[in-house]
Amino acid sequence: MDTSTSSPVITDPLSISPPLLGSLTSNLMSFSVMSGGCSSPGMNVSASRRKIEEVLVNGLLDAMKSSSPRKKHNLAFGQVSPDEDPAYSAWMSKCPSALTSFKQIVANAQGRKIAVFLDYDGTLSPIVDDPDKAFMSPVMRAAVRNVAKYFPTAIVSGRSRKKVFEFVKLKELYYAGSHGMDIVTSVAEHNAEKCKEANLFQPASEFLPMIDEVSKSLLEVTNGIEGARVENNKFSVSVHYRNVAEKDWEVVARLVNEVLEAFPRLKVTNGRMVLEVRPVINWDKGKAVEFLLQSLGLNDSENVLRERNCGYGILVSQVPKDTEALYSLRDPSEVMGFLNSLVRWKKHSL
Ligand SMILES: O=P(O)(O)OC[C@H]1O[C@H](O[C@H]2O[C@H](CO)[C@@H](O)[C@H](O)[C@H]2O)[C@H](O)[C@@H](O)[C@@H]1O
Repeated sequence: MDTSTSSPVITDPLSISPPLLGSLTSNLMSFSVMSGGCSSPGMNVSASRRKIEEVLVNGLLDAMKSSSPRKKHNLAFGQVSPDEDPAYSAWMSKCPSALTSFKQIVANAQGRKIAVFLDYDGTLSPIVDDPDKAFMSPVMRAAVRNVAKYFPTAIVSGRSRKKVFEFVKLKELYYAGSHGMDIVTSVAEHNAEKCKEANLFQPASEFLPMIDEVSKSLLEVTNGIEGARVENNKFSVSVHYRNVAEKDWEVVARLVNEVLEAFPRLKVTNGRMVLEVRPVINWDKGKAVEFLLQSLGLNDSENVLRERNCGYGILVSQVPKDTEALYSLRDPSEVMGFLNSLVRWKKHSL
């Protein structure tokens, strides 16, 4: 997830603390691409509009490049010792491993309630070229199932809720799809089409027709770009450029920007080699976590995450990133190790 990724939410009886595993709100750079330009007096309107469009396209392109670390940076974890990589060691000192800090994390959790919020892609499944093949391993599924036996556990993903449930297949979890805009508040209600309305929270439901429309337009315009792929996530749409040659990224940015001009109520944010088109509403994964905590009866205060200082965001990343997360894990195998440790700790403390 991008406030960071997924992590355990640690709560005490009077105060709760949510955080997540993954990165729930945010390593994302957000750009609102609004239609209609504003022109300065005396300036030619179309020249001014063109200028605004260039700024937007360049902004998008910069975000695409900066969120796609080069191979040399990928060496930062594991293959180069921290001593040899000052950027890596500086980052790790700010955002230490949740595995090596495990004792400290659980010491703070003593006597408190814990809930676990997990992102999916890159947290429970490895990042792969084909989004339809981001499968979760059976051992990871077993680890998540085990964690859910001891702690309320939710998956909060940018994917559609239906898709993420198809991957995870665990009825004992809570799910929030479409970047938190599609929440099921009851376990065993995950069959996406059959959820009882009372158990659904969809703050962007009015955008459904618009998302379908923009999804079709994006599919149409990117059709000729080799490697580009459009994924309809129900309340958001992803335009993947992972398999697009870098020289064509600008074309992708330009086309997405052009399509968005007709949709002033939608914006585009940037994820891992993906542009994410979503409604301009005051809602994100962090809010979905708060909502779930409330639904689970775990949130007895309006204060949030870091403000409460009682939850732990854990960023899952192989490269240093700006993050609000307190801790980090490198990859899904470390996530699995962390989840297993949490279960062992809980069993011993019963
Ligand atoms: O917010 P998230 O839950 O992290 O979702 C973000 C995107 O996740 C998926 O894409 C990512 O994983 C793919 C499979 O490994 C990979 O091919 C892609 O490059 C990644 O960005 C999902 O397919 C997207 O729709 C989400 O926007």
